[in-house]
Amino acid sequence: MPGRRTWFASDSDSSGSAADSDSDASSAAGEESEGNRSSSAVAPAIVRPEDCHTVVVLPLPHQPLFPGFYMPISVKDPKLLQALVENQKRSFPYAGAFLVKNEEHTDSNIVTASDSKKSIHGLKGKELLEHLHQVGTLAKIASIQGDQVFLLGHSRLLITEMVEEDPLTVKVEHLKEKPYDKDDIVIKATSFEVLSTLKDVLKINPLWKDHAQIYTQHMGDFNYPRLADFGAAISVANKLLCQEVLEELDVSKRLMLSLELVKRELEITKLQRSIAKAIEEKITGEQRRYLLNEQLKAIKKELGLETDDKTALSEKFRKRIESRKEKCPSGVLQVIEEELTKLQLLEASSSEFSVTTNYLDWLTVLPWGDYSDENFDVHHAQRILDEDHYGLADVKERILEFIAVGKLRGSSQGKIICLSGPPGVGKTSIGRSIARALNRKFYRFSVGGLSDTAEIKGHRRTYVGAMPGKMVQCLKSIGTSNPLVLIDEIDKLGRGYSGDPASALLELLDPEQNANFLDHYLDVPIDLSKVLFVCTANVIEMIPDPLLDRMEIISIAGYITDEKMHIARGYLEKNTREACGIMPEQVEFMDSALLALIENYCREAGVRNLQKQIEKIYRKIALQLVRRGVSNEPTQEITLVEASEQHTGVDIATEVENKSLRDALAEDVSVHVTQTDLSCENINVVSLTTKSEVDHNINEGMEKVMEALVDSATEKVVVDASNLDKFIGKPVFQPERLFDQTPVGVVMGLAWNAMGGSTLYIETVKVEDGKGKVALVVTGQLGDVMKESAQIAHTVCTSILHEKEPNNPFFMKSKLHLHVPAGATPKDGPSAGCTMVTSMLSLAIGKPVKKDLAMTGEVTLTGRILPIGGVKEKTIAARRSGIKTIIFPSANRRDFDELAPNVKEGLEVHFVDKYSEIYDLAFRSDSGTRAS
Ligand SMILES: Nc1ncnc2c1ncn2[C@@H]1O[C@H](COP(=O)(O)OP(=O)(O)OP(=O)(O)O)[C@@H](O)[C@H]1O
Repeated sequence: MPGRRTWFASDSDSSGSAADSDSDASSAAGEESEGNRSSSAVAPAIVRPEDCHTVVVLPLPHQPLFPGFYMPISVKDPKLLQALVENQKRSFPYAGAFLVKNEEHTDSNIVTASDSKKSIHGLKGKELLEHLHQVGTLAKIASIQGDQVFLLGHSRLLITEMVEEDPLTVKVEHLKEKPYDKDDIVIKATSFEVLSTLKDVLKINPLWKDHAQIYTQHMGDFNYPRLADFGAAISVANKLLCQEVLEELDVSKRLMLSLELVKRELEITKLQRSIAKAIEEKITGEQRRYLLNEQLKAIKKELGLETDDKTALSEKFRKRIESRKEKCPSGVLQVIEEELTKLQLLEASSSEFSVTTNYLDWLTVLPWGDYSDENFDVHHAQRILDEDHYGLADVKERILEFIAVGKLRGSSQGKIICLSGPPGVGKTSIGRSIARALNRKFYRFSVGGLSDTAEIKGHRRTYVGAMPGKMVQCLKSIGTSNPLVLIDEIDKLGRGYSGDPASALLELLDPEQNANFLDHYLDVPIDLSKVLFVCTANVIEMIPDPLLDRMEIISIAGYITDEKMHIARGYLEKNTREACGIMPEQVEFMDSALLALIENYCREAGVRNLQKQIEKIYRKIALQLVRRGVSNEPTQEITLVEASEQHTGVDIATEVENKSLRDALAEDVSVHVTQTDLSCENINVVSLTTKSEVDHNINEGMEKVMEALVDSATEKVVVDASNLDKFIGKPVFQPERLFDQTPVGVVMGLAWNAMGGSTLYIETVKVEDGKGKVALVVTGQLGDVMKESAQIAHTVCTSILHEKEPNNPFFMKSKLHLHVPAGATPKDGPSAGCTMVTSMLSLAIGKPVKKDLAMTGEVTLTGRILPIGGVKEKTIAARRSGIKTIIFPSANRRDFDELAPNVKEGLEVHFVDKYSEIYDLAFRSDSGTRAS
């Protein structure tokens, strides 16, 4: 750190001042060794240093200046600088250099030389004096360049008093070492130690070697005080210790202090060296490894063991596409070839390289021209469809027709099947079955909430992290070009913020367009015409029209109780039992339990909830069986037997961990054995596997007890209607029917939504009557269409009443309130029109409608009945509520006729064109046309 240390002049500086310094140095040396010999060498015009009794003060921020050492210092105070320049001109080139005290004030500020000067610069006169050590060095001004002043230490000074404030000038006294005995052994020993330590320092840090030589040139041979000064001057360890050395006039003590400094310097030098060595080693180690790696690569390449990255990659891609070269479109082959050539020209570390590699990876991994052999065997398909799903005869028939056409044509392309229906009716699982029947690979992705077209069409390659769209990803993961792709929740497609996802799907699905589907990422046309697309939706009305237009809709309306019973028995219960690892002989699931489950817990159209409840029941059964200790795993048995072998001869009670059994064995066992409680938790079946041990260790009576326990443990768990609530809690559904016989003003209507069909009551009451009070209030969270429907119904019933009972003035003077429970469920649609008319008329004529009657149909102002949707769902809902007679619009006759016989069975259905027919059916039990 030469900047912070005293410097040595190389030799006589070639300037006049350097020549002076030489003479000064020798004179200073002369003072100590041979008296005042040096005075004869100094030019008489120049003031002798010994005659300097008043000096300008130079504050030193970092280290004291030692006699014989050079120190550069930057003087910022212009007045001080001016004084020094003038002194030099006046042949009085001297100043007093004093170290700034290590006080908080100065220390915190003295960070760099310039900073420290700045802070000292602010201090003047007495204040500055207080911040300086009183012992310093008489410094000869060797040269001044700008504000850089080069000082050469001469001798020690002590400030005696202040003479001038600015620049600070002080009176000084020259200090001399105390006389000492040159032969003193302590001094000798200390100086040897200083010398040997200095040697060590010089060995490690050869920089100081030169300095030592120069010092001896300036100061003559080392003597003890100079040796002590030298040691202190070269050390950077501690400025205060250095100052102590400067202040110490006792040579022995000075040597000791210097030794401490030199030792510290040695430690610092050693540490510095080891740090440097460690860093050097690290760098050379890395370089070595790199070099060796490069050599290894070169050797491997030479031996043909390994080609470089680019060649290896190109070969990998070529190999992949080689097997499909015949089937791969020529356009794609050309692009691959171009990209491979480009790859060779790119720098392996460039970003373009990785983009090209990724692109080639996608291009070559796709199953160009690879198809799975399609199976158009209708019988096989029928078997598979029946195997996976109960009922759904019409759906299966449509699928078989589709397969039959495929057989005749030789391919099944060109159709998009859309399975629509409420949740949990098996749309997704039918899709999977179709794939199995046709021997196609199955891939499913959901577009519910999808709003970014890039998900379908991919990102352009220019984007960082670009990816191809879902379809290309599908082809990659499936590995054939003719999979069955199930696009779930197509009715919940999001509205795009970047492009329209519906249009992107159209391009994907449309048989006219998808033979040349262009993914933004791949940028080469892909033939998707062999892919069979099956979509699922809950509400077809929500599917974008252009998409709907291209689809073959197959609706699945939901299941009636009978169908649910079959599905539950034949599929759900069996699958769940197997999934839970329970044997058929361990459980008895009664039909009554299934029926109660369906009617009281799972009334929705689908069977997903039914499946969940059955799973819940089986989980509980599994827990019971495990608590009893019944296990179907052989390994567990072995463990138990082993465990019992280790404890042969021990009392049985200690063998059995379960406290209840221990209690049972010890006390009244028969209580537990005879109990029929399904939970049977207090019977531990550890005894089953330890039975042989038990035989050896317990007496006859105890043996009988164990046998009884075994019987009890293997007892079946029975689930029936009476204990169903123990498994799944109390029923969640109350009966939909509020009235056995609907009162006056109340009529049952039929409704449907995405979840299936349901029955709903429409109630009308008179609020008040009187002339001019005619009004209708509607409540029940009705939508606009339904509110309008109520208004229409009000008008229609007025005219009907006028026609049927001309003398009845009811509607001319009554304020009515019409309500549709349940009030918290929003409702809308026109199909409750005829029900509303009937409800108001019932109130007007004071007659309840026929028992077990439900109706649905939109009514016009002139009393005509228009068709409605969801005939199957509504019929199923009516059956569930125990309805015997249903009134449908005539236009829905076709829908009803298409229903399966088991759905229509036992129902009296009437089809009407005009409201007057409903009037007759509802209020006159003897009339009406029976339709089925
Ligand atoms: N007819 C059936 N026979 C046997 N199992 C059925 C039948 N219908 C539905 N399931 C079973 O019901 C469960 C739910 O069916 P799935 O997931 O296919 O319903 P989804 O109609 O696709 O519902 P979502 O609209 O919510 O997607 C499946 O385990 C399925 O096997």
